[in-house]
Amino acid sequence: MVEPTANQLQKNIDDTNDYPRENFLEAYKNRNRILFEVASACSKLVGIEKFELLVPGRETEEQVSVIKEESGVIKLRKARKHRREPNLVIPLIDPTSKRLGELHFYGVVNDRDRVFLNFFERWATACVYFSQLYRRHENANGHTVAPPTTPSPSPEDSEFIARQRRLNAFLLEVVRSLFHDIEKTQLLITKVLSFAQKLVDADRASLFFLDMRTNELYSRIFDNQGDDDPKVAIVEDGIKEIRFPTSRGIAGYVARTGEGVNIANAYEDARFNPEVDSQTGYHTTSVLCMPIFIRKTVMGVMQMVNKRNGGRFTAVDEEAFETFAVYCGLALHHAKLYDKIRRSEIKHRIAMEVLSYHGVCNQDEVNKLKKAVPQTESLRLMENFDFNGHALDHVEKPLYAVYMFDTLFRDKFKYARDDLIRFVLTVRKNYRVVPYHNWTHGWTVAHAIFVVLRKTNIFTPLESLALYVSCICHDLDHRGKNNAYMKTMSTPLAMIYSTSVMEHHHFNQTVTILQQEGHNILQSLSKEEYQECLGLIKHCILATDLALFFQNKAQLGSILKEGHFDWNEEQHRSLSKAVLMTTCDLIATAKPWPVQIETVSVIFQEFYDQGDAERKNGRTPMAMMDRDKANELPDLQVGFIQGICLQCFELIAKIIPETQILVDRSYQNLNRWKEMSEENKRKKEQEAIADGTENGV
Ligand SMILES: Nc1nc2c(ncn2[C@@H]2O[C@@H]3COP(=O)(O)O[C@H]3[C@H]2O)c(=O)[nH]1
Repeated sequence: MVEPTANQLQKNIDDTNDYPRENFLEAYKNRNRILFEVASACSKLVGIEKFELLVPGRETEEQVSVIKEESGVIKLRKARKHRREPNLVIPLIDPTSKRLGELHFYGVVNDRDRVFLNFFERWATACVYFSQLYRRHENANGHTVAPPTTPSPSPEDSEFIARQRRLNAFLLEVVRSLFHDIEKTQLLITKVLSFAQKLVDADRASLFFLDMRTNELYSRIFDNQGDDDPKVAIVEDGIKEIRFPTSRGIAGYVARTGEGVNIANAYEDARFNPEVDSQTGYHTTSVLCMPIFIRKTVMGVMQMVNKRNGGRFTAVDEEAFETFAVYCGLALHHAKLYDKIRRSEIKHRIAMEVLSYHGVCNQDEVNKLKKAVPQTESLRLMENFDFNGHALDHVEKPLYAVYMFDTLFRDKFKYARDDLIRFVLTVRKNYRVVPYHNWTHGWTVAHAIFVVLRKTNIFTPLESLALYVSCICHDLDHRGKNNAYMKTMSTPLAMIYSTSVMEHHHFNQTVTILQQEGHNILQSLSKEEYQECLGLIKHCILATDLALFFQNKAQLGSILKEGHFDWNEEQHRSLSKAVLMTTCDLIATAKPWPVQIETVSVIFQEFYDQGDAERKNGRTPMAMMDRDKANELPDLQVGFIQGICLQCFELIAKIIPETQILVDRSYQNLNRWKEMSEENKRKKEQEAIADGTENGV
């Protein structure tokens, strides 16, 4: 037998490679076409060009030749008369032993080709058979008509494929309704029940939920009549509920054991509870009952009763029902989750309504503020960074906050003054009474940006508006605990926000206040300006997270170092606003010494409160928050001013020279803290000496 040369084999492989796979996509509609593609693939495989495909003629058993024209059209012709016998005849027989035709090869065939072709023939004819089977049922669902020569599958196959297709179609429907009808749990359950009934051809269907607390099964959908348009046994005055302990009946057995049961005659089964029949007058014979699991826990039981043809439920019913029960569990679990989410959303909405009622200022406060008159002297002093916000009382701070807003924006934006007054008073109301991160701090930071904006003309009106609103709101609803604490204690806020926990919350509170009736000082802005302003406010408030300062400082510092800083560059403006926010947030360090001392005392009061809370939770607070280390305060201040504040103020002074005074003041305060630190050290040494003398050292 002549073996093909390596070149010949390579040519065969190349030929096969250029045999387009999509041929089979098209071919599956016509059996002869598939057989012809198979034949031409075989001939390429063995490198024999001359072949003939013969199939039984339509009218007579006489074989006809299948040819494929240039155009790709398959034609049947009278079989050609050949001068010689074919070298190889491959009979084409499908898995049901039906003869589909013969493949005649005219050329030298070696033994290995024979083995190959015979093997190939089995797979090819099996593919033909199943593609035709699929095809047959594709048109059973109203698609294109299959050619008359398509072999008819056996009745069992038809039913199996049809049922499979019905199950697939329904499961797709269940998943679809998961997303569309999810809020109508009852409707979804009804759909699920009605389909299950059709699937196994049952007379009645029931769905029971397991009540873990009472170990009972209860059904809100019972005795689903199973018509095409399901009528659920929901009594006029509401949903009917059947309830019984899991110790009773077949459903109870399935719920307890998690095992499905298929019973031919219920009255012959000890587990059956005939009471329900006596209540409903219905006679139960065959029962198919499956558990519904969610994460390996039985959450319910679905029961089909009385196979319509009078027999028992078949193994195929069981299998289909088992698949179906999984989807049913998914649908019900989804529906329960959705209900839970919906309920919590409603509770949230109610909480927000209550909160916003109590969280906004009242009319008395508004009227009181409207009557207040700013002091000229205070207005003069407020033009400088040194001004001490602590000196203002509870009415003066909002009064001057309104004054600052008016001064900055009265001729730039339209806003209702009462809205502005309500906004400022509600902002005040939403700062908590904590030692440092309170309304006075919010006001002080707003005053700092007021002075910057009064002394410069760098920022656009919209940027200035965003900066002022950000500063006055930047610590709204602060609880006197830092982000690290919020995360360590796994507070709800830390669960919502993964980074800059408090700063995200401060921004969220700002938006909530703006959205309150009669509070929206931005409402005269166009839609685009409003969106831009909110975006700027978010950027500015998030920038007050000291953890972000270091990267902002590094970026801005390197831009300045390379001499590339340009106010016209959006990124440079954005970085500048961020560092400017930190500058205002740390302004206390650049206040005159008496103000610095007063502020630091409340800062550390808040720090020590946090340290106490951490200790209560079994954690060791950092030195700055440890009241047992209060003697280290001057050192800590030296570190804080050198390591953070001066870095910030020196940087901002490079781009906004009007803030140079902050650098000078900080150095003055730094020197005071250094003197205190030195004083502490001397005292400590003297105490040590005194101790040593006493102990005779
Ligand atoms: N140690 C120290 N920390 C300060 C001082 N002023 C502000 N801070 C810290 O700087 C932080 C800036 O952001 P926050 O307002 O969230 O919280 C502030 C305080 O934790 C100060 O004078 N001393």
